[in-house]
Order: sequence, then C-alpha cells, then structure tokens
Amino acid sequence: MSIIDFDEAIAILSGISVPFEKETIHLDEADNRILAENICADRDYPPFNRAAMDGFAFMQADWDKGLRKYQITETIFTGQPAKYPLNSGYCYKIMTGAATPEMANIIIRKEDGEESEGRVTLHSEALKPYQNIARKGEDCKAGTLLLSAPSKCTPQVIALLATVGKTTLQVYRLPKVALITTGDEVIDPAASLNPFQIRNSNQYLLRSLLHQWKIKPILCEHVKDHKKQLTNILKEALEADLVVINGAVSAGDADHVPAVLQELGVRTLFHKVNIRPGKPVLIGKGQSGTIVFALPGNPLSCLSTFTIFVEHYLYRCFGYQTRPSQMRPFLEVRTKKHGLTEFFPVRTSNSGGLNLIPFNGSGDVTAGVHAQGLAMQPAALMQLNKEALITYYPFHHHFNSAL
Ligand SMILES: Nc1nc2c(c(=O)[nH]1)N[C@H]1C(S)=C(S)[C@@H](COP(=O)(O)OP(=O)(O)OC[C@H]3O[C@@H](n4cnc5c(N)ncnc54)[C@H](O)[C@@H]3O)O[C@H]1N2
Ligand code: MOO
Repeated sequence: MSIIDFDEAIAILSGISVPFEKETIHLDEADNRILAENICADRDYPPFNRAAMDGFAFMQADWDKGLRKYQITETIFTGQPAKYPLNSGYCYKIMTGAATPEMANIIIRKEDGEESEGRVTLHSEALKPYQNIARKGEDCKAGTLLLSAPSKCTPQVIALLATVGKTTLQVYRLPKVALITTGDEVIDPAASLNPFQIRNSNQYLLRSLLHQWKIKPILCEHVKDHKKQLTNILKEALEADLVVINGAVSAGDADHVPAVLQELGVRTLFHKVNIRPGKPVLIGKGQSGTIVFALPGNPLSCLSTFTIFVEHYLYRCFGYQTRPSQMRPFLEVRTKKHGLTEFFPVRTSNSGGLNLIPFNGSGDVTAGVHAQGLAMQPAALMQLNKEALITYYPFHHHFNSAL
C-alpha cells in the first residue's frame, strides 16, 4: 500500500465516520457529553422585570415631577409577586432578584436612600428609565434557539440546560473503545524498572484523551511484543466499536500489529502517511465494522496522531464536520528538509500568535506538557516565516457552534 498524504488520510477518515446513535440521559450525567438536540429558551429570560439591586422601586414620572420622598407600599422579596399596586408618591422596597411590578420603572440603590418610619428620602443623580432593572426577555425571548447540536456539555452548557429546565436530554451514545499498548520494554508505572525499560505513559495519555469525551475503555490492556498474545487480545478488542492500539506499527522485527490485524481480517484503509511525527500510523476496518487506529509508540507521535486522526474521526461521529483548528500567525522561523507535513508543539503568545516549544524528536516526553496545541507545517513549505498564517490544533477545545 502506497504512502498517502495528510489531506487524503483525513478524507478517508471523513468518509468512514458515521454519526453515533443517540440516547437520552439525565442532566446529572451530562458533563462533557455531546448534545444531540437543539436547546431553545422555554420562557423569556429574565422571566420578569428583575431587580438588579437591593433598593427602592418607583415610577419615573414621580421622580420627573421632583418627588424625592416616597411612602413605602410594601417590601418585595424574591420569588413572590407584589401584593399591592403602586400609586403616585409611593415606592416598593425591593430585593435583588425580586420581580419588579410593571408600574415601577426605576430602582434606586438602598445606599442612595434614607429610610425612616415607612418612608424613604432618595438622593441620586440623573436617572435613566429602567435603571437597575433587568427587563423581561432582554437576555433572550421564549423560543430563541440558544444552542444548536452538536454541543459539548461544558460547565456553562450544563448551567444553561438547568436554567431552561432541560433535565433529560439527547446526547450521542459513547462508542465502546478497546485500548491496547504494546512493547516488551514498556511496563506499568507502578512497577520497579531496570535501566532499559520505560513506563507505560501512552496508556495513561490515551485513557485521559478518551476521558475528555467521557469514554472509558471497555478493555485496557498492555501486551508484550508477542504475536500470539497480540492476536488473542486483538480478537477480543475487535468486538468494540473502536480499537486504539499503540506501538509496534512500524518496520521492526517485533512490530507485529499490521500483520496481526491483517490476519484477523482487518482491512487496511491506510498504513503510513507523509507526516512527521506519526508516519507509521495505520487505520483499518474490521469485518464487523470496528475502526482500528494503530498509533506509533513514540509519546509525541501518539499524542499527535490521536489529535489529528482519532479526534477528527470522533468529532465527525459526534456530529461535527471536523476536529477544530484555527489559523494563527507564527511568531518564529521554522525550516524542514523533507516533503512531509509536520506537526509540532506550540504555545500561544498573549497576542494569539504561535511560539515553538523546543524538542528533539517524537520520543521526547516533555514537549507535550508545555504545549497548548500542535501547529502544522505543510508538506511543500520548507520554511515557515514569521507572521505566516498556519493551522493550529488547540489541545483544549470546546466546540460549541456559534448561532
Ligand atoms: N526502519 C524504520 N524504523 C522506524 C520507522 C520506519 O518507518 N522505518 N518509523 C519510525 C517512526 S516515525 C516511529 S514513530 C516509530 C514508531 O514505531 P512503533 O509504532 O512501532 O513503536 P515502537 O517501536 O513500539 O515504539 C517506539 C518508541 O516509543 C516507545 N513507546 C512505545 N510504547 C510506549 C508506551 N506505551 N508508553 C511510552 N512509550 C512507549 C518505545 O519504547 C520506543 O522508544 O518507529 C520508527 N522506526
Ligand atoms: O515520525 Mo515518528 O512518529 O517521529 O517517531
């Protein structure tokens, strides 16, 4: 199978992604899930003319006549309507958050009045109509589309759902994911290790990346570079919707993943892409439809290929068009000597431009930690110049559609 370019790989992934089914869950379970329905305002917000200050509510007409001393009709607390209408020369004493009756169209803060024996004398400068009153419907009108699917249930979205009384909601079902790491030298982080062993950071990286979607793997195993063991675990894994397997995917004598996948009937959609890092990446489709992502073992290759390929696929299956990326100005100069598309770790400056994170290669374990995302140097561009606009894939991404 010939090596393909990055755009072609993305097009293949777009072509095989099918939206996940929908399910109904309770709001309590909704954190970080992806909404599969639009959300509209169930009523006006605010639902009534809401007092924005503790103070005194009265008619502007009275004020304009020069009246500064008012008789207090009643005190209005939150959650209750006023009992009495407002007459000229009278005011309500009102609490922040309470419903201001229609007739009252000004509130003066408590601090700007002197209250004694049921009367208040107000000292204030010029007044504006509806001063200190948040008007009914000024935030949004009943029926307004507030959020369109798909949207991630971020804390703000959760609050909005609670606000509009949406306690059961339709979300995209989570895929069943099997996660496998490989390598004789790779051991559990809790085990003691010899100088030639390394800890299994990629299993933790991948679990955490999946957790951003609330996906908890149904199978999470590490296997040695042993063909029989790998075959057995992959057989089991292929019962999932998605298999993410890491390492043993390139050209070494112990890199059994491509051969075992083939023996198990997984059709290779592509193996090797003209990118760095991550060139050996393999994507396949099992006989029962399982999508297999075989990601290279180097830590930065693993992070990078998950970010650009697995996330692209997941975003599509969760109803989005693509994994989010942005065009940002590059603040440095970067050269390369080959015709591969390169992805490299970057930080954003205060101005929003991108700065390089120095690193040696995809085996570095520290580069990812200091990066806020990956930037792309296109295959044909041997030098990225200062101020060039380049594609940036932020690691932390909320992708809630603008309305
Ligand atoms: N002759 C060739 N050699 C290599 C090629 C090639 O095209 N021809 N590609 C290179 C590239 S690029 C990469 S990337 C690596 C990827 O190889 P594998 O996916 O087969 O990964 P491994 O060999 O298993 O491991 C590579 C590296 O990563 C470390 N590793 C593996 N698993 C983990 C883990 N779970 N946690 C932390 N670190 C892990 C492993 O110890 C190795 O150092 O191949 C190049 N070679
Ligand atoms: O391109 Mo590999 O993914 O660097 O080590």
